[in-house]
Amino acid sequence: MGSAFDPLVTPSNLTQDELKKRAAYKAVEYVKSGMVVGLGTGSTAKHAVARIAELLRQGKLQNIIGIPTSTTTHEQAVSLGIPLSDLDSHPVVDLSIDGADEVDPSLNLVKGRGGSLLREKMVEGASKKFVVIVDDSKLVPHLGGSGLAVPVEVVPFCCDFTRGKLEELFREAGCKAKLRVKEETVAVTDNGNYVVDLYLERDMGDLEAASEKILRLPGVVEHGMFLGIATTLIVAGKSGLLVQNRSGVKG
Ligand SMILES: O=C[C@H](O)[C@H](O)[C@H](O)COP(=O)(O)O
Repeated sequence: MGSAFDPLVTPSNLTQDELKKRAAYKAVEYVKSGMVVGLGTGSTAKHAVARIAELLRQGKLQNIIGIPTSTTTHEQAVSLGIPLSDLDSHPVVDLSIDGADEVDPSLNLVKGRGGSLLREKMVEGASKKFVVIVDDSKLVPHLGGSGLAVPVEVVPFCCDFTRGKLEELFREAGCKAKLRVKEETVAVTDNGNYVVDLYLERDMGDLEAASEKILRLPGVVEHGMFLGIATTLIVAGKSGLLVQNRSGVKG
């Protein structure tokens, strides 16, 4: 499949949004006619959704079924004419493409700073292949060590109690847990839940152990650490595109 980019434009003069678009377009090269495709959410994934729609319009892709990971992506895909379904009707997804907030060297991710972590984890966890697309600002040595939030989706019932329990869990890592607020009111996810953001002074150590501790708390629905789910990473940087498969995963 040919590239849609001007070969005279080098990555060094691209904006961050153009880098995201490059990563997204590269990921869409993995989409083949007849596939069930998980459609991610956010400023990077929206370029992949638009590209899939463009290829469908051009007849270069056919019989794609998209599984959106948020109401926002659902609306974008409907407006662009991508046929849609859900996990109830299509429990196995061939390929998902989505952005991430942080990516560590083992392709573990933090996601959900836009609030879509639960549906993303359901769809991407059901995918045979999950291609993560980022610009190089998202690469970190350890998840949760960047001073930015690790999101946790919680039920609204006594959310301050759950917030306090989450903060206690990671007290040794200097955790501050904050209920997410948007435009001066509590942020509500597509599932009618709230988000508690964990801000850590130090990384939380063993990620699997941290994940288990969070998920054991009653009141927690899901967290934004995606451990061992991504199969392929595409990074766009000023020096070009890098494609990396998770160790043990074939391209
Ligand atoms: O909830 C939001 C999603 O997890 C996004 O995929 C993530 O926040 C990355 O978004 P963006 O591509 O806009 O940086």
